[in-house]
Amino acid sequence: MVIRRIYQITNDYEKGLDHQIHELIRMGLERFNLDIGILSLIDGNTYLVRNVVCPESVPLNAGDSFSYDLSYCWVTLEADGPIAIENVGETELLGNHPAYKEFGLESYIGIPIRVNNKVQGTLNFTSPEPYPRKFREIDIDSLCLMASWLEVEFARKLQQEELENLNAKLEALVRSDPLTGLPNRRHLFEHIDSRINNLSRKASKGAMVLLDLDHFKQINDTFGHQFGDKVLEGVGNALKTVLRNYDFVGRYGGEEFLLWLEDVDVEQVERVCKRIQLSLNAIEAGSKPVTASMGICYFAFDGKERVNPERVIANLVSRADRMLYQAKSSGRNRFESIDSDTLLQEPA
Ligand SMILES: Nc1nc2c(ncn2[C@@H]2O[C@H](COP(=O)(O)OP(=O)(O)OP(=O)(O)O)[C@@H](O)[C@H]2O)c(=O)[nH]1
Repeated sequence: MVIRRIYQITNDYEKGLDHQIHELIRMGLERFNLDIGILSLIDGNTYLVRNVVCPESVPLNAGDSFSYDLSYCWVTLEADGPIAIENVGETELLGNHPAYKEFGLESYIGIPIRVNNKVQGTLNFTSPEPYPRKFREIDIDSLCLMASWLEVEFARKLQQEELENLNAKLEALVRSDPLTGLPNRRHLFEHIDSRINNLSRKASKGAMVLLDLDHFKQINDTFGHQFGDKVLEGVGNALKTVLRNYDFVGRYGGEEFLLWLEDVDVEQVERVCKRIQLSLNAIEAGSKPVTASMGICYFAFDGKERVNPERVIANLVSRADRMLYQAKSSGRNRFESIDSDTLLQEPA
């Protein structure tokens, strides 16, 4: 009967692990003819009820926690395996123990749950009544089977979480520039694409800024490539610090960065650019301060007409780039700006 029920429970995976555990505990209660079934988690001296099935009259809920010393589980963990007691009050181990005095549970059958060789908690079934017969080997076998099922499921869940964490780290690596930690070009354009989709549905405005460090080749040539890398790192940090949380900045390539500023007017953008100039000046690069030239392209959506994000991006980049070129050719360490053209909005 146990094997058949475990097979059914395993097949019920779509209902979720908590439902499966609930069913497993219900099966144990029926199998042993006991009242209270608990899957506990033990962390230091805390005994946490992870899942419980018990009569309504018993005030016990998932999430309740007790002191581990005040539970019967220390006996199970000390036994390092399954343990079955028909009449707790008559045992030397628990008869005088505060846990027995507190809960008065007489029948107890429990087993440690280990995941990756580490004890995680216990599965236990109890009742305030003494057990009417001796626990048998087949009872212990059933308990071991239930524990194995839980251990396999927990190990699998852990593996799945590790895999998800690893995937998240990988995803972050694929999206960020290793030198500055800023979003890389790919992430930058994914972000801008989705923001344009969003922003263009309402009346909105903002600016794209292309920033290119001045005479960076000279810094590399004079102090070496490694020093150049340090300067780029410093520039990345300066940009992160200067911008507001909802602005977005990424490494566009080499010594070029792209800023995406939303809900800003000309005055605010110019203020940001001046703050950037000041914080770049503070970066050490020989006797000369680090400076940058910037090309700004302002945009505005009326929220009425559809836009093609790719086309909008191409338009903004090309105009910001033209302004950057103008800033470079008119002496560097400055910014030039332009408005986007009417191509941003287009009839459907
Ligand atoms: N250290 C370092 N240097 C880089 C990196 N990426 C690009 N560069 C260097 O950046 C320099 C860019 O040089 P140029 O395109 O001539 O531009 P510039 O010297 O900044 O001159 P202007 O832009 O005209 O002011 C080159 O020497 C590149 O090797 C990087 O990741 N690390």
